[in-house]
Amino acid sequence: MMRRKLVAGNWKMNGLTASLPEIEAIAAAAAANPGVDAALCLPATLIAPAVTVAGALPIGGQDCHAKDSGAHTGNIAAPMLGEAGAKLVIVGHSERRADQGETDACVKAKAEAGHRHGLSVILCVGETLDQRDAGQAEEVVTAQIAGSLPDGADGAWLSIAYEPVWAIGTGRTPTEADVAARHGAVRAKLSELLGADAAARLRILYGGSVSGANAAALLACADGDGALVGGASLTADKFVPIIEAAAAL
Ligand SMILES: O=C(CO)COP(=O)(O)O
Repeated sequence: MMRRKLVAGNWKMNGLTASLPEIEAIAAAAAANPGVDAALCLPATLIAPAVTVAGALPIGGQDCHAKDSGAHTGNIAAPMLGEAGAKLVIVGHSERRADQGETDACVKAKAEAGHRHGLSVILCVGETLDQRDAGQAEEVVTAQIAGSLPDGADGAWLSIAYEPVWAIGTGRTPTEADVAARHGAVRAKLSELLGADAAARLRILYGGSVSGANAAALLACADGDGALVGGASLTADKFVPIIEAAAAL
């Protein structure tokens, strides 16, 4: 099963229109590396302006509500992202699971909402440092998959991002053997839930302190199909080498 690599940037709560030239430069580099799928998930306010400079680079959001509209102050719905020009959405990021108390059931409903409105979905899972130190990483991650995998999960629109919470923004990364083991556990759980053929079509991304320096090694881990990149996706300078590392694999 040949899965194309996906390198997606998550800008989190960063980015004003002053960053549009960076987006344009990232889009140009993505176009120059057609063997890799690249994407940028931006703050909602930046989606529509980014689409005007991004060419073929897919622009996405970082969350969507499970419902299409309603009395949910401050939230954003999948049809709104789609109308702004988004092609994808991240759901279940650990920062939202922690800060907004999102449960697996809530994340599942959000993933289904994104798909219902034609968005590709990146579903995030990952253990905390305490869970890892207690030897529970695999159990936590597979339970998150079981609880938050959307109905109708299909690799045509869904990717899984394995992001150990302790590796996010810390400069610390798991060993390649750890990443491969965790990806393997995710794939095995997907096989159990969807069957081996369907599981083999889903992309599994690694996220957490990915940089130009470590991308080649992290992207080459068994069962890995790309990266979800935070800090190093904010500028073309830092993000383009990661796209190029994926292209060189
Ligand atoms: O959370 C992440 C991407 O969603 C990873 O963030 P960093 O790449 O900044 O560690």
